[in-house]
Amino acid sequence: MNHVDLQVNGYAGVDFNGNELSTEQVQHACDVMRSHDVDRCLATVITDSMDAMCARISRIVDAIEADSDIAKTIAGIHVEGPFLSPLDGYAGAHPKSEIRAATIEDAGRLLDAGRGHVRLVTLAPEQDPDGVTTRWLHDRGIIVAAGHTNASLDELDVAIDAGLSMFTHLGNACPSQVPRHDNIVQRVLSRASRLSISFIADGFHIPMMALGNYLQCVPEENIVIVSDAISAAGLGPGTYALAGQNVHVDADGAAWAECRTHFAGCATSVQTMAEKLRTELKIEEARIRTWTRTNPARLLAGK
Ligand SMILES: CC(=O)N[C@@H]1[C@@H](O)[C@H](O)[C@@H](COP(=O)(O)O)O[C@@H]1O
Repeated sequence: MNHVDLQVNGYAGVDFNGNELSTEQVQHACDVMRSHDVDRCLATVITDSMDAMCARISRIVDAIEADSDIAKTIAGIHVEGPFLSPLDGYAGAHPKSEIRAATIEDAGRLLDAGRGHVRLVTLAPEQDPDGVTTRWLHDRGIIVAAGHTNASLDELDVAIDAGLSMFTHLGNACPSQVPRHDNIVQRVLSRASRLSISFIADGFHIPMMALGNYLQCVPEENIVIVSDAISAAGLGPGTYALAGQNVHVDADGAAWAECRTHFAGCATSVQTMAEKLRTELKIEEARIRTWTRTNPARLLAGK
C-alpha cells in the first residue's frame, strides 16, 4: 500500500472545489496522484455558501460513482468547514462571511449532498459548544476533527466526549502570534493521547525544526501526515485556483493567498513530504510509513 492522504483539495491543475469540475478532470488528478504514490485520498471541500459546498460535494460524488478507478482512489470526502472559527488567523483561507455555527440541519445537508461518501468533517468545537453536531456526525460513522479553532480545554474535552477523534493540521490555521503557554497548539498536544493529529509536512506550513518537536509529543499511532494539496500540486510556480480564490505558488513552492497573510493549501505531495521527513528530520522509513499510510488507512477503516 502506498500513501493515504486525508486532505486533498485538488491536484495536477484540477481544483476539487471548482464549479465546473468534470469526471475527466477528477480522473486526471487521480492518475497523477497515483503516479506520486498516493493510493487513496479524501477529496476536500472547503468553506463556501452551503449551496456551493453541497454542489461541489455532489460533483465529486458524481465522479466517484461514474468511474471505478476514481472510486478506488477517492475514498470519500473531507468537509472542512463551514463550522469554523471566524476569528482572524483561525479562519485561515476560509471566507469568514460563510463561516457559521454548527447545526444538525446544515450538517445533514452536507451529508445528503455526499450520498454516503462524506467520511471526515473538520469543525471548530466552539461553534458546537454542547457537542450536539459532533455527536450526531460521530453517530453516523463520520470522523470528526477539530480545526481552524481556538477551542478552550473544556470545549475540546466536551467535543472529545461527543466523539471528536482528530485534529486537522495542527500548527496552522492559528494566528502567528499567540499567548505563549495557553494556546491551541499546547492545548491539543495535551490531548494527544486521545486525538489523531494531522500535520502538513511541507516545511513551509511548519518549519521542520518545530515539526520535529511536535512529532515527539504525539503517540506514534496518532500521527497523520496530510498534504492539504491544491490544484498546484505536481506543477510549478504560478497562479492557481482554489474555490474561486487565486493562490500564488512561489519559486520555493510555498502556496500563498492573494493577501499573503496566510498560506492557502500546498503544492507539495505526500511523497515529497515523506522524503523531507527522511532527509531533514532523519525519521526512519517504517515510522514515516505509519504516519502516511497505516494511521490514515486505519482511520478510514473506522478503527
Ligand atoms: C486549502 C487551504 O486553503 N488550506 C489553508 C492552509 O494551507 C493554511 O495553513 C490555513 C491557515 O493559514 P496559516 O497556516 O497561514 O495560518 O488555512 C487553510 O486551511
